[in-house]
This record gives sequence, structure tokens and C-alpha cells, in this order.
Amino acid sequence: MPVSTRSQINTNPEQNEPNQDQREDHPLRNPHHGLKEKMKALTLLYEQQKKSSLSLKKEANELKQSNVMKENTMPNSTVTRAFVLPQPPIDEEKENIPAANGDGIVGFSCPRKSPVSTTVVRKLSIGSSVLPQSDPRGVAGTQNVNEFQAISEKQSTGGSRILVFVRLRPTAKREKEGGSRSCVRIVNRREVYLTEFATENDYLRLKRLRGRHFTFDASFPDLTTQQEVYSTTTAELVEAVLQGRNGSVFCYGATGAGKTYTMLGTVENPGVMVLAIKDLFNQIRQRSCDSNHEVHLSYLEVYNETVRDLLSPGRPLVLREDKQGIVAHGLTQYRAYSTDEVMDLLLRGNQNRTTEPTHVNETSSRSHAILQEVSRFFMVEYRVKDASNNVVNRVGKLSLIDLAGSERALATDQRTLRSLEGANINRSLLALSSCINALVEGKKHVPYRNSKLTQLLKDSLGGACNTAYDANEEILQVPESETDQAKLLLELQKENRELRVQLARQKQKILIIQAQSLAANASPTPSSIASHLSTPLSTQPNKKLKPKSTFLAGNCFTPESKTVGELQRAVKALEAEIEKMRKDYELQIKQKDEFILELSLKRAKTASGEEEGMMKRVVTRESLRPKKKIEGEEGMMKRVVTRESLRPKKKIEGELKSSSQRQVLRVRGRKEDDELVE
Ligand SMILES: Nc1ncnc2c1ncn2[C@@H]1O[C@H](COP(=O)(O)OP(=O)(O)OP(=O)(O)O)[C@@H](O)[C@H]1O
Repeated sequence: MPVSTRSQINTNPEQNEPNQDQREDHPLRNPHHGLKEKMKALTLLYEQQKKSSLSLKKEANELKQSNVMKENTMPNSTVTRAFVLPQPPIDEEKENIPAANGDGIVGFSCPRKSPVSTTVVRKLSIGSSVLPQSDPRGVAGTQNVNEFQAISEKQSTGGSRILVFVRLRPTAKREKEGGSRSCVRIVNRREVYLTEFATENDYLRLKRLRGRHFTFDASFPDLTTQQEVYSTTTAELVEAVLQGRNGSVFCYGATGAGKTYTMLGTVENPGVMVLAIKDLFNQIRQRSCDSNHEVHLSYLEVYNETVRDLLSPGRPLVLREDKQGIVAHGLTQYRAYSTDEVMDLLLRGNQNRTTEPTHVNETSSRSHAILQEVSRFFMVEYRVKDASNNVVNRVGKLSLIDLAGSERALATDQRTLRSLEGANINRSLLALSSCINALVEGKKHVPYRNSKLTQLLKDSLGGACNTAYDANEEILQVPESETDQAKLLLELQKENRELRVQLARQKQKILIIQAQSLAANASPTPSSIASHLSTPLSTQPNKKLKPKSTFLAGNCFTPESKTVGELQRAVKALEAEIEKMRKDYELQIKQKDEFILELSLKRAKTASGEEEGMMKRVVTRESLRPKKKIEGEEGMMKRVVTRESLRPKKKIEGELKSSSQRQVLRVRGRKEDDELVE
């Protein structure tokens, strides 16, 4: 099954790359230039692997029986080394011509029993070599990383907007023990050599090894760190999302190839997703001109062509097309404030994923295969100031997709539900490749509707994604007074949060005191109560509490001779004091809430006044450009989302009600105040 393909026709990037003027003159230039050619090579590879998979399976069964490893083409010593493969024989077939051309990409999946599984990461890259200001590649600082960086930059400057990478994972212990052989050798940073072994019963080809070369944007050997993989494959895309674009990262490979390891990783070695989230938050905090940024997270799975919300499981979600594009109606959007919070949500979502043992894994790894395509969407909105001091509102979307194990698509020997799963996964992967092919060929019709997965990814493959040229951004002329108000609003919100925390602490203390009081009644031990009571209070920064703690320590509890009655009186006095403080805090919070509400309403009024033509000036990149229809995107509407449209009108009110309510935003139908341009 083809995964992804892309190549560049010419080898000299200077010759090929249009200069800036040319780019502007040809806004419809196909950004996936040459991708189709590699699709062909990928199809060939898939067929080869299928054959290889069958022969390896057969071979493994025979080996099991005889418990003797017989290799007809490779010395035993090579078995233990993942990357030691025989040198390509003289009659090797150079199937992938782009390798000879010095450029090109082919994605491939691995045979099921291959000791070196590979993971193909696909991303829609940005069209320039813009790197994040704090590019983590600099942190890694290895020579390899620099090479990767050069590769990546070359690709981006060459106009490639879809990049394909391959990652090899280390040989698993059971694979070594089972006598599996490695069939992949990384020739250099971009070139990979795949060997097709002949089985001992295949007399005609016994002494013949077949091999093929494939070229990727970068290949990662088994010792590559997660950080290197992230820096080379995704850091640039995060930067693009921060510029107001949409982007996607897919992970493709057979079960056990290391997709989840690459995307999610482990606590010690966090994967692409975690590193991307960290980067996203860091960059937004640095760049946001008014700290008024929002990151929303949705987490869903597509299983047997059914879309499910993993953060709030329930009935299947229906896909609907509205001004925002295709949305899963009712999908939960959590507003996330930190990386830790995102990780908690993802862990929660993972528990709701559909997992089943497969025929394949029951007999080999006995592990569970995850059968669904899982997507995580991060919607990012923040405001920056451009060179002319205009406030620019940017909205970007990052989709991270952990595709189903590709062998599910091949598992035609399985019946009933498994067959259905295989068919549906096949359908999704086929639909995905059809869409990419259509985009590559610049076709007017891109068949997004062929599967739920492609429908959901429509705006990350086309539209304002990195394969197109428009970013979701608008320039707002914000009056100075409004900026001040926004700052004040944020400060007040922060203060409110702190007050709430203090209030919660005080409530906790009341509970402790009540418990201590009960314990004192049962068995009075004044000194222990005193230590319990005085310690937390004396650590309070609040000045009001200090005299009280001194009072407790000095007058009430220190002498052992105090009676239970005195203790109870002290507890009551303390409770009364805390109650008073609680009321004070609540009053303060209420006043501030009212003030914030007033400010918000004022701002909302100003915004609506602007919309009526009084003040607001909305400039999009598109409006500055001569009106031309984007080829291949006919029928798609460019969406410019205003700041107000992404913030439901009653949200601030809702946010102030409770912290749990504040986080949940349900997408219910259309947002009426979205602004539609073109
Ligand atoms: N680069 C790597 N370094 C070390 N261990 C790895 C690497 N890649 C994968 N592994 C290990 O290989 C095993 C299988 O990986 P993983 O679960 O990520 O596969 P997968 O492709 O997601 O499979 P599935 O399709 O079943 O979800 C795991 O134990 C994982 O820790």
C-alpha cells in the first residue's frame, strides 16, 4: 500500500527553485511537485514487502520447527546487528530513481517480522526555511543534527511542502532470539537500502539478493534520539502553526514499528507530540504581545469509520461542514494552559482508545494492536505585533495523527470484525493517498469525502494548511486604551486565580481544624494540636494571619496544662477568624468578577461598533493579493476567524463561574460571528 511520495524533478535546487518574484507570479504553483513519482516507487516497495513478509513468515515457522537457523544469504553475525546488512549485490536493482538523481522521497512500511521496523513520519512543511527562534536543534548540537538541519532547510527552500522521513527502531530482544534478520540499511542521511531475502525453498533465487534504494528527506538510525527526530521533522511545522497555518504530522508503519513511541514516547523519552506541545507553549508565551493566548485541544479516534471523542466518550460524532470547515459536531475542545495539563488530558484520552489483539500479534508479539486512526488537534490562537505595530491575530491548527498499524490493511485472512477493521483502515489509508495524489497533481477535485479521516484533515491538507499559501491571520487596529484594558483584565484574572487558591487553602484549614477538634475531644493532646495548627498558619504569607499564629503558639497551646475547653475555644476563635477571611476573599473575588465582566462587555461593545464600520480595519493577506482562485481548492472557502468568533460571547462569564466549566468549550453548531472572506 503506498504511503506517501514526493520527489523533486531536478537535482539542482538553484535551478529549480523559482525566485521570489516567480513565486509571487505563480501563486498556483503546485507545492507537492514530483510527489506522484515517488508514489510509484512506494507501491513497488509495498509489493516487495508483502512478498517478503510472506516468505519471512513461512521461514519463521520452519525455523520454529527445526529450531535451527539457516540462512542462505547472510552470515549469522549480521543477525544481531540491526544495521549490518550485506552490501548490495552487483545485480541490485536501483528501483528508486530519485536516489540516483540525488533527491526524492519514498515512504515505506516494513514487513511484519522485520527486525528493523520503520516508521514513516509525514509532515506538511512550510515553504521557507524559517526556524523557531529557540530551535531545539541548537540545543542538541550534534553533527548529525546539523546535517539534519541542512537537509530540512534544503527541502524547505526547495519548495517542498510535504516531507517524508523514515525511522528505524532497534531490534527487539524476541526478534534477535527468533533469528530475524535486518532488511534495512541506512546508506547515508537520506538514502536507505532495502534487501529482499530469498527463502531457502526459492531455488531459482537462492543465490540472488534483491535490493532497492529509497531516498527520504531524512532517515533516522535506531540510535536517533527523540529530540533529533522532533527537531528535524516537526519543529518547523510548529513554527508554521505559530504563523497561523495548519499542519499535520502522520505516523505510518506496521504494528510494533514504533509509531506510538515516536509520537507519544515515554516519560523518560518524550516523543514528537510532547515536544511539540512544549515548544508550542514556550513559543507562544515568548511571542504573544498581550499574554492573551489560547490553546485548545481535541482528541478523537476514527474507528471503523466512526468518529469518537476520546476526552468525553459517548455517542459517535457526526461530521458537519460549516464556516469553520468540516467539524465533528459536539467534539470537546479543552482549553489547555500548560504542557502538564495537556499530558493529563492525553493520558485520559488514551484510556478511552479502542484496542484489540490482532491475529498478527497474538502469534508473534502477543501485544495489543491499536486499530484506530487517532488524531489530536491543537488549535492555537494568539496575538503578535507586526513591523508596523499592528496587532495581528493568528490562528493555527496542528494535527498529530497516529495511524492504524498498516498490516491491518493487509489482514485479509481474518474474518468478521477484523475484516471490517482491515477494510476500513484500508479505506482511510487509500483515501489519504488519493487526496495527496490529487493535491500533487493540482486537481480541482480533491476526494476528501472518501473517508472520515480525510474529511477531518481537509483543512490540514488543503485550505490554510502548509501546502497552501494563506495563513489564518488578521490585522486588527486595536486602540491603545483597549490594550490597556486587556492588560488590566489579565492582571485581574490572575489576581482572582490567586485569591481562589488562597480561599481553597483556608477551607482546607477549616476542615483540618474541625478534624483536630474532634480528635481533641476524643483524646486531648494539646501540644500535637498546637503543632498541627501553628505550622501551616505561620507559613502563610498573608500578613493578617501572622499575629494569629503568634497568638496560637504563645498563648493557647504551648503550656501542656491547658484544658480541652480552652482548646475548643481557641479552635472556635480560629474558625471565626478564618470564616471572616473567607468572606473577605469572596467579596473581593465578587467585586473583581463584576469589574472584569464590565470590562469585557465594554470591549465587546467596542468590537461590535468596529464591525459596523466605525473603527475596525480587517486586512488579510488574501485581501492584499489580486483575487485569484486557488487551483485544486475550488469549492473551498477561505476562513478568516476573528478573535471574537473564536471566543464565544459568554465565555468570559462562563470562565469565571468555575475552573472546570472554564476549561470546557463544546463546539455546538456554527459560530455565527465567524467572518467569511471570499
Ligand atoms: N526508537 C525506539 N527506541 C526504543 N524502543 C522503541 C523504539 N521504537 C519502538 N520501540 C519499542 O518498540 C515497541 C513497539 O513500539 P510501538 O508501540 O510504538 O509500536 P506501534 O507502531 O505504535 O505499534 P501499534 O501499531 O501496535 O500501536 C515498544 O516497546 C517501544 O518501546
